[in-house]
Amino acid sequence: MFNVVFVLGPPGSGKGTICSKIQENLGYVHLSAGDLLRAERERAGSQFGALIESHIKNGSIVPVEITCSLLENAMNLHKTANGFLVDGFPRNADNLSGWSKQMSGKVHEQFVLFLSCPVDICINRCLNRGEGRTDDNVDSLKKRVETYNNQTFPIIEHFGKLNMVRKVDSERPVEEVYEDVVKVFEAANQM
Ligand SMILES: Nc1ncnc2c1ncn2[C@@H]1O[C@H](COP(=O)(O)OP(=O)(O)O)[C@@H](O)[C@H]1O
Ligand SMILES: Nc1ccn([C@H]2C[C@H](O)[C@@H](COP(=O)(O)OP(=O)(O)O)O2)c(=O)n1
Ligand SMILES: [Mg+2]
Repeated sequence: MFNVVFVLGPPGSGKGTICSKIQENLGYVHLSAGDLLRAERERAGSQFGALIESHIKNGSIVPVEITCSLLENAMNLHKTANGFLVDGFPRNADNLSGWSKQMSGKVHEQFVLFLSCPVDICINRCLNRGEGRTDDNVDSLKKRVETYNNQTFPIIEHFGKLNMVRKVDSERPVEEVYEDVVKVFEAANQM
């Protein structure tokens, strides 16, 4: 049974940054759905490269069959991990239903870490991210924020109704955000 923490929040809210620190210090393996999709996009012989790129540039969400298989394959490479940080997933209803179909019985969903940050700050962070991404531009970001508001935030509300959401204000400096995130994990794991 894979132990899973979903990490959600607007683009630029700090999911990747915080997940890297959790992975370093708390023994969870960081799986960024976006990173897995970008790697698949670049993989020689991938049949999904063009499809993935069109969704990334358009700020829309890749069909769950592709993303969920990439996530499960990655988890199977770390069978002894304490748990997995599933970063940027589930991002819409298709992700959620596809995950349930493919992963039920295989995972324990511990909680959802929700990084909350004002959109204007998030957009500026992405524009200054400097990772050469094809979607860190004003046009793509407009669409990504719309996707977040219309499709992803309802997923956070869904988990909220199940009392599974742990919200952390990520507008503050990284160290302050991380301090609160550690408290969330300590409470969840009674460390
Ligand atoms: N708390 C923070 N304060 C200031 N900048 C941040 C903070 N967290 C992340 N960043 C920066 O903002 C950008 C986006 O962070 P990232 O972790 O990639 O966010 P996400 O994965 O949610 O898109 C990166 O350049 C990162 O260094
Ligand atoms: N579950 C997911 C996660 C990401 N994607 C695609 C669409 C997203 O805009 C891009 C980028 O996702 P990523 O999590 O790397 O973006 P941020 O780190 O939030 O800026 O990847 C997806 O289609 N499905
Ligand atoms: Mg990220």
